[in-house]
Amino acid sequence: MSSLIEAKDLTRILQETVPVTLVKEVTATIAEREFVAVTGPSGSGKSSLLYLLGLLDRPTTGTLMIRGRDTDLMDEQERAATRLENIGFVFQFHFLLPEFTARENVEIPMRKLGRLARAEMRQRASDLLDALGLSDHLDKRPDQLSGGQRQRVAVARALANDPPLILADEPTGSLDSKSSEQVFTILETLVRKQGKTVVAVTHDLDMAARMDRRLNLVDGRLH
Ligand SMILES: Nc1ncnc2c1ncn2[C@@H]1O[C@H](COP(=O)(O)OP(=O)(O)OP(=O)(O)O)[C@@H](O)[C@H]1O
Repeated sequence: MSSLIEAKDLTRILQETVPVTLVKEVTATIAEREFVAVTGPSGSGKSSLLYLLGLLDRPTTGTLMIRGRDTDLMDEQERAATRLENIGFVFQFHFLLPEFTARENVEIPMRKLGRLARAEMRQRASDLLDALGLSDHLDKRPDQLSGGQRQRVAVARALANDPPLILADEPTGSLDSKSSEQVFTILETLVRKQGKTVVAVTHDLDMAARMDRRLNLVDGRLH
């Protein structure tokens, strides 16, 4: 398996009045087709690590390679392009745009990447939503959907540009147990059947146990 992410001594310190260390000397390699849990107590740096891996934040020190490319050498434009092509995000709260329909929300990353014609984007968005059991909800806005449905739209949006990597921050954290299981199974299928790599923050140790391995953080360090 080739590695998708190589993090070496990743450290993120916030320069507040008193410096706050969010992530400390994290070294980890994540291969393609891996299903990885990020666990640890509240405040241990799980989200902070995910933001670093997703190029939503920059490390204070250490290196992060994505598909063999050193992200430190990239300017903002390259980082944005790398994100758009390689990484899909799913957060605890769906962050769908409220005034757009499910299908339009899924089209947004494709529009940003600008590789498909309008009709193709529309078709791909419908296909992705279809595959997630949302064919009857294409034209609904987020407030017309249940929590589980919204989260599935968020997964479809994360898959819009067919990225190899999905980063999920407590993707089932705000869902009831049935929807939670459904979303977990979707993520699992992405890894097992579609060859995606999924890195998901979770508080749920039963869920983590069903994944390939755990990166457990305590006070920002791997433990
Ligand atoms: N902007 C900030 N300013 C000050 N402290 C921060 C900031 N962002 C995060 N922190 C602190 O850094 C630590 C790590 O936060 P982070 O959100 O990464 O942890 P987490 O493990 O994801 O927590 P949770 O499980 O509660 O979501 C926490 O103690 C948090 O309070």
